[in-house]
Parts: sequence; C-alpha cells; structure tokens
Amino acid sequence: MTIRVAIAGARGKMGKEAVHTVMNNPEMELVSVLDYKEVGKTLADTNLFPADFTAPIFLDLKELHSKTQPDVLVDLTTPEFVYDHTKHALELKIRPVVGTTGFSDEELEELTALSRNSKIGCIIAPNFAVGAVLMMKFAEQAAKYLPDIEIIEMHHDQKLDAPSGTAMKTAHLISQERPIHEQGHVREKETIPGARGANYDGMRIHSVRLPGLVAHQQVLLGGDGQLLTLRHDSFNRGSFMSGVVLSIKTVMEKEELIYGLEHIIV
Ligand SMILES: NC(=O)C1=CN([C@@H]2O[C@H](COP(=O)(O)OP(=O)(O)OC[C@H]3O[C@@H](n4cnc5c(N)ncnc54)[C@H](OP(=O)(O)O)[C@@H]3O)[C@@H](O)[C@H]2O)C=CC1
Ligand SMILES: O=C(O)C1=N[C@H](C(=O)O)C[C@H](O)C1
Repeated sequence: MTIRVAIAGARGKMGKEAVHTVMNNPEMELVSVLDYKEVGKTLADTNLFPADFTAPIFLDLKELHSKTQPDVLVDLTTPEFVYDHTKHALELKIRPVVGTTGFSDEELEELTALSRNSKIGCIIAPNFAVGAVLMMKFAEQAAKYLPDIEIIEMHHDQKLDAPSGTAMKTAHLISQERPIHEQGHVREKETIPGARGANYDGMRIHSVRLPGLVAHQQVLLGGDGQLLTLRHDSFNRGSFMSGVVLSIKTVMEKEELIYGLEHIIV
C-alpha cells in the first residue's frame, strides 16, 4: 500500500529535504502541501522544486484533507503553528509526524489524550537523527553515575526556539535517572542574568546560536577528577531523513502518540 503524505512547511530547510525524500520513496506518494504562501499553486510552480513535483498547495487542512486524502501529515513548520496543525490533523484522522519543536508540556499532554481517545497514531520526534537519539539514551544511562550535568546545544542562528527540542528531551530523559541534585556552589551568583544557562531540575542548559552551525549538542557529565563528554553533530539535514521515513511508516501502525524516536528505533 502506498502511504499518502502531506507536508506542512515544504518551502523550509527541513521541508525541502522531506519533499525530496518522500518523492524518492517508492512506498510513499506526496499528495499535497499545507502552506500560507503560493496557495492554489503546485510545488513546481514555486520554482523551488523540479517540474514533476506537482503536489497542490492548500491553506486549509480541512480542504487539503477532503481533496487529497492524506494518511500522514508531516509537520516541519514553526513552534507558533505546530500545535494547531497537529490537533486539527488528529481531529480529521490524519496521522501527524511532527519534527517541529517548541511544544509545552501541557500541549504534549493534550495531544497525547486526543491521540489515545481517537486511536489515531501520532509521532512527535524532537530529533529524527539516530545518532542524536543514541546520545540522549547514553546520557540517560550515564546520569545515574555522574549526576552533575550541563547540556550545550548549538544551532544555526535562524532557530526560533531555545532550548532546542533535543536539549529539552535529553534533560527530560536524564531527569528520570538522575538523583534530585542541585549543581554548583550554593552561593553561586550570576553577575549577568542568564550566565549559568537555563535551569532544568538543577541541570543547566546552554543555547548557542551562530551562522554556519546546523544542529549540535554536547552533554557534559562531571565527576571527581573526570569529565564524560557525549557529543552529536548533524552536519546536514539529510541526517534527519531516515528518521522521517521510519516515522511515516511506523505511524501507520500506531493508535497512540509516541514522543521520541527512541520508542520506535528497532
Ligand atoms: N525533529 C527534527 O529532527 C528536526 C526538527 N527541526 C524543527 O523543524 C522545524 C522547521 O525547521 P526548519 O526547516 O529549519 O525551519 P524553516 O524556517 O526553514 O522552515 C519552516 C517553514 O515553515 C513555513 N511555515 C510557517 N508557518 C507555516 C504555516 N502556518 N503553515 C505552513 N508552513 C508554514 C515557513 O514559511 P515562512 O518562512 O515563509 O514563514 C518555512 O518555509 C523547527 O521547529 C525545527 O526546530 C529541524 C530540524 C530537525
Ligand atoms: O531547528 C533545528 O535546526 C533543529 N531543531 C530540532 C531541535 O530543536 O532539537 C532538532 C535539531 O536539533 C535541529
């Protein structure tokens, strides 16, 4: 069976890569695109894609659904729109595969309940790169033994959310294994507010934004006379595409929301 895929955010850095990935996958068909620009045109009409990329562009998800009947909506847009897109897709019984980051805990809880109640699968993956997922899992394991931890995430300077979704997910996984623990000196004082980064359960997260970067993260675990450094680098957006393909295939078999690629990597 061919999986009918719609993409939101197709003109973006990740979206463009995902369009090519779906178009080149024999088990998938790109049936439509959700966007607020170039509505009524096709991808090819935008001059960003080859002439045979004829998926039509819609502004409204309901109309996109009724005219093109996608099985899956891949969302690669912005933190501002992703919650509405995902909720609306679930209500229309389109399975969301979401790479967009920036969800609040409350939004994730609401979408989890909606997915469970409607029995429509949904995958939200803060990072589709297998190496990044391994870094998170290794950090989770190491935190039991080395609970003094700082996360440094480094991204291109067009990124909207901070900390990154990957850093938030890493901190969440670590906090499940790490004993409750305040780090640093009890009388530590910031001379410039923010100098010590964001505080997640006593761990620190630092966000670096610079041109030239793609997506990079280090987890530093300090101990007496020692430092364990776990590092992952995505040098290009191709690094995320095997995770996108795996998620599109897997969401077809699910009836609940899955948060994180670690739950579906076999
Ligand atoms: N999970 C993962 O592995 C990865 C996740 N990401 C995440 O994916 C998201 C996209 O990243 P990236 O491609 O770098 O960002 P870009 O800014 O390059 O792309 C976002 C695209 O979405 C478009 N867009 C904005 N609003 C809407 C809307 N309402 N409907 C449809 N399209 C819309 C934007 O258009 P315009 O610019 O005209 O507003 C733009 O073309 C981010 O949240 C990022 O953190 C990124 C890489 C990997
Ligand atoms: O915006 C990005 O580029 C990325 N966003 C995701 C995140 O917030 O972790 C995944 C990856 O780091 C790239």
